Amino acid sequence: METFLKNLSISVLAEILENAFQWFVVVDEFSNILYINEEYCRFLEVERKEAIGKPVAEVIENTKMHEVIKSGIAHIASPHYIKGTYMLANRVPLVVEGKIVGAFGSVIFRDMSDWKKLSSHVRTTMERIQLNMEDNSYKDYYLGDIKGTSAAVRKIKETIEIIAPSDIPVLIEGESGTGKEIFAHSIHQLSERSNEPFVKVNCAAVPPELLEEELFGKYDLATGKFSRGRYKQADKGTLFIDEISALPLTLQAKLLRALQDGTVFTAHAEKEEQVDVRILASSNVSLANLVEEKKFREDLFYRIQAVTLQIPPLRERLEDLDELLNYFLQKFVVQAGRRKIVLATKTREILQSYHWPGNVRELQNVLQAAVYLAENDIIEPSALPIQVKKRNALSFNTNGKLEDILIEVERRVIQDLLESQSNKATIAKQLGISRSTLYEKIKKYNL
Ligand SMILES: Nc1ncnc2c1ncn2[C@@H]1O[C@H](COP(=O)(O)OP(=O)(O)OP(=O)(O)O)[C@@H](O)[C@H]1O
Repeated sequence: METFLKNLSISVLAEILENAFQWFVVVDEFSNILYINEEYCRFLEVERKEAIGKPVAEVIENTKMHEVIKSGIAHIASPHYIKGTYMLANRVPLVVEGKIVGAFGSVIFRDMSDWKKLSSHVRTTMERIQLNMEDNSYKDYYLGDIKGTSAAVRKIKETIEIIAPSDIPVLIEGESGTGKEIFAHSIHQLSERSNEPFVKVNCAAVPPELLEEELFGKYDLATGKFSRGRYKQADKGTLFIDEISALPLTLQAKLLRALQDGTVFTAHAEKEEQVDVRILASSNVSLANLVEEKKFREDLFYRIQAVTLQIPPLRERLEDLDELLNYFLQKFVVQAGRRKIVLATKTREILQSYHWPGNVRELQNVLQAAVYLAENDIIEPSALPIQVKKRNALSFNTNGKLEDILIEVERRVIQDLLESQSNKATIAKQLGISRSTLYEKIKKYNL
């Protein structure tokens, strides 16, 4: 590091710190101020020469620099109430040769309204970018982007490697959020069609009355113009029919015809057009069951299900959880512009014992929120949503003896209540036990 700085004189460094549009303070290991920039002093209404050498707590109200020196843990974008207004402060320990020699603090936004303005600006910009991306393209997902090494995921990946290069239709079944769409992307990427379009139509998201136009296009009588539907847009490429179970029966017949003849014929168009598409379809309910209930055409079902990939819910492949956790954590830490953030052991335990009804998507959302909510470098259980903390009885290991399972249930119920409620008398009352019994159990389970 020093080698990078050697060309900068002290006066240049001072000039940078004085004009950096941030307020800076540096303290020694005893929390006495070594340096503070002029702008910060002006705001604090103190003379700089008087502030230097003083304990920081005497100069800056509500300062937490001493906590950073004591714990060695940085506070990033931490709200700091000072002179009647909230600011966002970074406080970072200064570690030299493994020893904490002081800390460095900076105020990023001078008040919360500045910060809110910036954050809403960033959000709307991101939304616009996102909308653009959804409209014009799709994200490229390759097989390597699919995390997980459970036997089930490995088997699915192996099957994809074998069938991807062909034109065989593939049906991908699994609960919502299990990753059906990224499996579909990876099939396209591995196929001969990877340089051609990958077009998606979500049958559940488009109102049934508009689905025909969406799929097969529309002829505008007034202008005489014909707009191409998704089916035609996917010509030479792949058409991903998401949630095909929501496709109305009339359209199922039309889709089957298009697949059999290799042509599309719109309601008002005068001629049939040749179209060459590979079909990938997904469903979060069993299509075979829908066929039995006569809600899905049997002939279309047989046409698309020659290869069926069953994506198991996350709770049935918990071996994948750690890899997914680490992957999303790393991704969101980078995205949030934060430094390294780790999960507290307790937080990891809670995540591991949850049953993930929303599958990988839920895990992803929970981790994203936790990274943004984390006040310092460690994600504590308080950053998790209530439903995750409460844990679901289904996630108990039911292989053991009943006696052991009940002990574990009792321990977790008491632990959960202790986390959400500090008054032991209230907890005892809620559980219908005496306070002394509650204390005995707390001692027994070491809570
Ligand atoms: N194995 C995985 N590795 C990495 N990311 C994953 C994995 N599985 C799912 N995801 C991510 O989880 C999110 C949900 O996945 P996806 O949209 O593919 O699920 P889905 O089964 O198609 O859900 P739905 O039926 O609700 O459309 C996506 O952001 C996806 O990138």
